[in-house]
Amino acid sequence: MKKIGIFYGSSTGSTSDLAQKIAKELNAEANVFDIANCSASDLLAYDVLLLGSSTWGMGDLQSDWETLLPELGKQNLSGKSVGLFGCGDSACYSDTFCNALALIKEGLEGSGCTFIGSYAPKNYNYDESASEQDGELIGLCIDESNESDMTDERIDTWIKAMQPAL
Ligand SMILES: Cc1cc2nc3c(=O)[nH]c(=O)nc-3n(C[C@H](O)[C@H](O)[C@H](O)COP(=O)(O)O)c2cc1C
Repeated sequence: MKKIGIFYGSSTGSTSDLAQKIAKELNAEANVFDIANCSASDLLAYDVLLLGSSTWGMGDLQSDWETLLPELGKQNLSGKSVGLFGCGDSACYSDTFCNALALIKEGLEGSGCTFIGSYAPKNYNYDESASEQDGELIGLCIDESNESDMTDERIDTWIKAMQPAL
């Protein structure tokens, strides 16, 4: 059985709540960690890494990722599958919606990992997102401030997209 670790950075609790929700919805056992208490070596124990960050500033990473991501990007993650998730606000930050997912992907580009869980965006209202690439969202983008009624369906779509790798 693959070991699944869910690692999140969250400033006001939304991505933390989302991580717990994902753990419940996965049809598999998973451990959940706040990256504020983690170093890169903690993540190496897992085959599947679900990495979450909210987006702050104008399209920036949640601050706890700023030290961990460069460390993680130097590790050999070949053979590992990485799924991305996070919270943003598509009304107030419509041009940088959930950009943090794209920053994590960029930071791990040379690590040898395989990214999983992209899906076609449906019923989103943002203008632009660096996390939409080649017509697909590269991971689970959630807007708890304006579209919380869509959260469950979006989690479901993302988990289905990752399922073959879980
Ligand atoms: C000052 C500030 C800047 C923000 N910048 C962005 C942004 O660029 N893109 C985005 O999608 N959301 C942005 N947000 C919205 C947060 O990502 C959103 O509130 C999220 O749910 C916070 O998640 P957390 O509690 O897990 O940190 C911003 C919020 C604030 C208050």
